[in-house]
Amino acid sequence: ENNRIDLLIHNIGTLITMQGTQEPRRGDEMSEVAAVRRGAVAIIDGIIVAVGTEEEVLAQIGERPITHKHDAEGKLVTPGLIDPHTHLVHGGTRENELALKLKGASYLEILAQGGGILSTVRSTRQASEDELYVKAKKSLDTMLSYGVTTAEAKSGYGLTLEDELKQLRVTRKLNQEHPVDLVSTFMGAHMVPEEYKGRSQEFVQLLIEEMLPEVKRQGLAEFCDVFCEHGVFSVEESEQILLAAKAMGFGLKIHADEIEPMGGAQLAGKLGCISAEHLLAASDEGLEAMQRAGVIAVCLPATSFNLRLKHHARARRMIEIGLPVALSTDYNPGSSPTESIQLVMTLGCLNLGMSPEEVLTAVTINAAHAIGKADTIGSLEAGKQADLVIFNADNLAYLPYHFGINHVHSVFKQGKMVVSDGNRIH
Ligand SMILES: O=C(O)CC1=NCN=C1
Ligand SMILES: [Zn+2]
Repeated sequence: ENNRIDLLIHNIGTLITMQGTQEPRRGDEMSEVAAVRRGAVAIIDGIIVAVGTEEEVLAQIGERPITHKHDAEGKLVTPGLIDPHTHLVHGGTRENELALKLKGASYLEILAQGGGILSTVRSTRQASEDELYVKAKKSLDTMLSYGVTTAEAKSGYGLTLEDELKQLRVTRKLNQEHPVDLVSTFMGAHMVPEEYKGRSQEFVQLLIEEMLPEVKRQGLAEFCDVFCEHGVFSVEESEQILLAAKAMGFGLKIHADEIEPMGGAQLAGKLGCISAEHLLAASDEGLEAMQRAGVIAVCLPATSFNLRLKHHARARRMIEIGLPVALSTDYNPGSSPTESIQLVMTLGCLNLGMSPEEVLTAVTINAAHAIGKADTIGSLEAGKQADLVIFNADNLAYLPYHFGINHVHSVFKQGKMVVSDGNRIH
């Protein structure tokens, strides 16, 4: 009975397998998406057992009985999309900042006035664990409906041990109860809270001596992230925090050179971070230091769009020097209040100058590498999770080209259809 095929998805007009090297895709590899015409995928127990042309797959499964057949009606199928950088769990909203921005206030000016992150910290501290859960679940439902099957979720709006643990418990509960898999990142080093204003070294000690050890003990995060930015954490403080996190076994991420060229990219290379994020102001030296150390560049085009910046992350330069690029929404209530990974794909093309193929690589296999999960997700090949999306399109370029709408037809998570013809069914 164990040779029964649970699900065969067939009549796939364009099947993008994203097969290729097991390393993060760089340079020309980012354009090689391994597309197949008239494709099929065979699945048992949520795992892909055969993938390729319909002929190849049918030959491989032979006479084995098939429980469910799903006709993809000639549509486009890709691996489940992966959002590797989100501030998913938080309280409150910051639409008040729109008027401030339109009057010309910058992100850091709003932050300096006690707005920005600090206003979300106040809302998150006041919110109950259940309120945070309900709010984050709605966003996760939206991400799923846009084709995201795995996402990363950072803490960083609590800034006390108890409130950081509260956020991280919400991520853990969502990961257990929601179809979308979540990878958890501790980001207590998001901002020095008001009660530690002017005493940042004491807050750094609190992070290193109290928060990191407790998060580790409770197994509530795989990664540690730091906002290395002017007026937030200096390069020295960022290094202090990330070295301590590394010593405790956390993977390292860093919000680097978002607004000012602080040298965060160089630090990412020096510490061997798994990824560095934003990089709008990163210098050539910084990008080269990252490339030499195998750091993945996570670009966040919805953030630079929302901050009305004149320049965006230099993705073309990154691809030229062989730096693997991933894309993400940076979903958060201030600098990027959107769950739409499809908008990010469009902005990846229009503002970062990436091709549709490079953009899809950046939100599948390279995004999987950025959260350390490329051995199980990010491409459609035998042995990997059957996370995949059927789009209302028959080719890849149509997705970023036709922007501002949701192109998802159906989403499968570990071989189970969770979104069908635009409706949530599990
Ligand atoms: O503004 C926020 O809430 C999130 C953010 N952290 C670093 N940049 C943006
Ligand atoms: Zn961020």
